[in-house]
Amino acid sequence: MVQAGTGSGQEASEPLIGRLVIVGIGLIGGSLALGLKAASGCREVIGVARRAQTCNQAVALGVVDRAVTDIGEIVGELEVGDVVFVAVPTLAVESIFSQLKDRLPAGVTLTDGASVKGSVIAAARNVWGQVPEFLVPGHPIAGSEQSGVTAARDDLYIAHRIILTPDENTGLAHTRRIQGMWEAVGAEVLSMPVAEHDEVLAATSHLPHVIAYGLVDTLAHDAENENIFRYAAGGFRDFTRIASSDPVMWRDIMLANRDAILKSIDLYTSNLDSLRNAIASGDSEHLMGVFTRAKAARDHFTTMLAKKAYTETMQAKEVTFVAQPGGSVNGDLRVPGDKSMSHRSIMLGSLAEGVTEVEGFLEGEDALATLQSFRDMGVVIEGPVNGRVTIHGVGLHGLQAPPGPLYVGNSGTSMRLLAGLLAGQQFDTVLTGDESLSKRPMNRVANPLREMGAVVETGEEGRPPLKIKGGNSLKAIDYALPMASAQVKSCVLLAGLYADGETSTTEPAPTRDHTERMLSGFGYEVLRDGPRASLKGGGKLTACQIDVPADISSATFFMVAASIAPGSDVLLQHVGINPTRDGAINILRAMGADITLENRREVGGEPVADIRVRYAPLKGINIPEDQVPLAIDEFPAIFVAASCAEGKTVLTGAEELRVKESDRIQAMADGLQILGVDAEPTADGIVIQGKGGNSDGAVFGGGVVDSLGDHRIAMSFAVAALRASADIQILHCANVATSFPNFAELATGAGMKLVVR
Ligand SMILES: O=C(O)C1=C[C@@H](OP(=O)(O)O)[C@@H](O)[C@H](O)C1
Ligand SMILES: C=C(OP(=O)(O)O)C(=O)O
Repeated sequence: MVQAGTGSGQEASEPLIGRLVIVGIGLIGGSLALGLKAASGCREVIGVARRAQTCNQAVALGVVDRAVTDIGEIVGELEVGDVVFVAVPTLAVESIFSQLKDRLPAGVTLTDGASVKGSVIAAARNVWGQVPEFLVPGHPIAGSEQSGVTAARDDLYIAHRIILTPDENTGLAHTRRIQGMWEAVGAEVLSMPVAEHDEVLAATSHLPHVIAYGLVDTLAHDAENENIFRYAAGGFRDFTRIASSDPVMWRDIMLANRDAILKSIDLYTSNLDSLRNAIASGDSEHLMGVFTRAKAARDHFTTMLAKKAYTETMQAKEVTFVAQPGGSVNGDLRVPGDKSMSHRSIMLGSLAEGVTEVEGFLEGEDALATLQSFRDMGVVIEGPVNGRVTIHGVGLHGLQAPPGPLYVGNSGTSMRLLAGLLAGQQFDTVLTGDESLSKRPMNRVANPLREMGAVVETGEEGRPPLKIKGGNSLKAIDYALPMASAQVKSCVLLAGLYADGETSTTEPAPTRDHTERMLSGFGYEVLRDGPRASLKGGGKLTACQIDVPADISSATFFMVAASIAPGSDVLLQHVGINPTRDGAINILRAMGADITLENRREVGGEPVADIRVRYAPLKGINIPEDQVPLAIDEFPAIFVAASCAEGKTVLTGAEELRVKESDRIQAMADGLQILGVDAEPTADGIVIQGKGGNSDGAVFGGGVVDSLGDHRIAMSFAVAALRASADIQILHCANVATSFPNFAELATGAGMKLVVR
């Protein structure tokens, strides 16, 4: 479908069209008349209706300026620039066309509003031998179950779509005139080929009407119909509203669009048959499959229509944090589930055989984007409900081609890990992301995948979108990672599941190993030998239970908060302390932080502890480079700690920070400088002169800083306010919902003074 894009505009003083003749003064025609009058878009509106009573009513209601029962009475008066809009039931269009034949003066544009376009084109050919250049077939998608002139409203078309289906004979000037007319009443105008229009409408509008009429009729014939209608509540009412529509109009549509409607009915009937069989045989899995897919699709559709993101917070176009100075953090807190593990639980659960149950799943935008991608590929996933997700695995070869590009929002992990496993599928896919993700480097995954025989296309300069061709057999490789990246390692290993032979990765420094651990948890053998991990393709994953611990990256904001704010004492519950993720604990401890790990235990193959953090004065350090990959996401918060420390903190070997959701070195340096901290960015790190000599005093001034839409930058500056002298206003914070949707709530509950605007 394309925007008609003819760009006509209306002069303020001169009406857009001359006279508007409405043939059939009901909801559709009457509303155009009222809307165009309200917009001063025409000189005069003339109504044509079969019954004199309708004519009188339309004039009395002010819908038309005058009205006639025979179009022949006024057709001679029409002149260049006038428009005749035929808004009668579909099968009556031809008779109106016949009445206009050889009588319509040159330069008058003829258009219609019928719901089926093939029959209008056929009617035109019957009457004129071909589609005349002055005919612009159109269809306003704005009908409702109401009908008649009394239902007409001047705002009916605002933000509604009008589909024009101009023929190759249709003159451009006429199309422009009709586009301008609809835009003047607030509609969005699109154009489409006739056959496509009729197929799309058969599925989205005509089939639902068949079903609604059919259902009400079935129930109305039931001997106990009185009771049925008496007790029929919301569901029945919502579902059958359209069965109150105009029967003549809908009979005509059914007859006029017969073939496309029959195709839709057949598809639906076979689906209904399988549902019937599933109910008859007690096939709960089939029922869950259909219902969850349908619910997800409907929710997705509602979200799309409202132009909303997956979670509520993201709906707000702009979120600003105003972090007020002072305070401390106290209490027992449980931060949301680990993002890296949440992504992997969905991916591996989907590829496993059997039903995987996940607890502690992060209900943040990034992990939800992964979940949505697998639903788009046909996997039945229930939830999340309070962090619980049930995944009905389809096996390594059970994914289906998604209906369109997979959109993964802000999430680098989703895009890079998915790229690996999509390279092994039989179908093509396209991966797209938001503005930030669209700037991030993808050759780091495209290159090794190409070495394995995958066909992967990137956007300009190796950035998204990623186009992955299916149907290629992959060969195993031994891949030495050029950078310490768990995403690249995981991508190659996931592609290795589909490769012929043993795929291995060797990393330059240890990175998070959740993929390796979780694959083992799903019964897939991964051999690990120092920096090398390897697996053989062609095995199988077996469903399991996954308990996702709290995310240490999210916990770090509270570790830093408690460490810098005198009087603080927090217990962070059930946090994952995997040794490939514990750099923040090591670094903060080296700076003097008071951090103790209590109740250490192992949950589902991952070490977990409750982390207690009490305020302690910090000192600057040279951060050991071997800690960098182990704390890669925690540096924005660590920079805040460094600002509050006594003496200089130096970070090197962290150039990867420049290619995260923002350039985190530059973004933090800029913000810290605005707040009065001496923070000097370097190519691969930063040098921060701590201001913590006076342990109780303010370290940061107030000011406005830009998080650049990067969740971790936003939360880090919110934490800084604990040691600020005035408000810190943080711009573009909506993306906090990607990893930590309830951050503001937890932070204020613990004692921070954070206002979300
Ligand atoms: O594998 C993962 O789950 C992640 C790996 C890291 O990225 P890199 O692999 O780019 O270092 C990290 O920054 C990201 O938040 C999550
Ligand atoms: C870098 C991050 O995530 P991703 O790469 O998945 O966008 C992050 O969460 O800090």
